[in-house]
Amino acid sequence: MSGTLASTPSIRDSDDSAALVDKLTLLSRESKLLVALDFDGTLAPEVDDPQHARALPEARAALLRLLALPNTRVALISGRAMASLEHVANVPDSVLLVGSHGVEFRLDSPDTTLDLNTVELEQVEALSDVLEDVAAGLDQVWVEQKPAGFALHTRLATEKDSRIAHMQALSETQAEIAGLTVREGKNVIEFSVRSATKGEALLHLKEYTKATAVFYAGDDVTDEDAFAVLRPHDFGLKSGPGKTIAEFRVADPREVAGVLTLLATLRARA
Ligand SMILES: O=P(O)(O)OC[C@H]1O[C@H](O[C@H]2O[C@H](CO)[C@@H](O)[C@H](O)[C@H]2O)[C@H](O)[C@@H](O)[C@@H]1O
Repeated sequence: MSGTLASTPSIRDSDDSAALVDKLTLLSRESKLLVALDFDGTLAPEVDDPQHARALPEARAALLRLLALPNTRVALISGRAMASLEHVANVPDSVLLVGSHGVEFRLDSPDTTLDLNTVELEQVEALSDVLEDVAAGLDQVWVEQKPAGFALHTRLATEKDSRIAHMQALSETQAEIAGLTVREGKNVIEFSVRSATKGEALLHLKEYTKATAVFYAGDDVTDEDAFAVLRPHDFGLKSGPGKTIAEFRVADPREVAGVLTLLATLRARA
């Protein structure tokens, strides 16, 4: 029974299920809908190697169904660098993409060039030196490069090494480089020479698409910036555990896929 409440078991069992379906039904009737989605931990289950992350087939199918509907735009808003997001998401060009937590955009007329100024380029170089030094001294700690900064990954490190990596990276970058944006995520700490948030990115997309309402789903700390800009008639969905200001929560990407499938069905009928 694809697209019905019965296809989303944990939502069916949840106390909030009726409220979720009622709100989703109202949202599905909006004249212009923006469906904006985080990638890792929301569409794609977490994996050890970020390059191997893929959206669940049912999440991808729901995304493509939403994309085909009239007056409906779909966007991915990710902490990943744009090139990495394009690679793992592998979605049609009509999906709007935001990378690096709001630093990079791929809209309908693609222009993903990011021109860093001289100071920023120097900061990126200094950041690289500091973070590569930190990573070199610890097992299973590694650096992912992005256009305006770096992510220091600790997923496979021991708890102790992970703590040391975070502390050293924070204190040494602060001592050497002024004005960095620091973002903590799941088994990762990120440093960027450009400040941007997923909230700013979502507001930009809302204006760009002229959406009358927004659906946003995310799983991590940086997604809270996006939940924070939602209005009462919008829909916020948190995937997994952790503190959140989102109105609704499901357990994992499989259940996110269930909600997206239901939304696609309701909107197709609306
Ligand atoms: O905003 P998102 O789309 O959720 O991206 C956040 C970060 O995702 C990636 O790292 C995370 O997912 C990896 C794959 O599951 C996992 O191995 C890692 O521990 C997580 O932190 C990505 O590598 C980062 O650049 C993104 O910022």
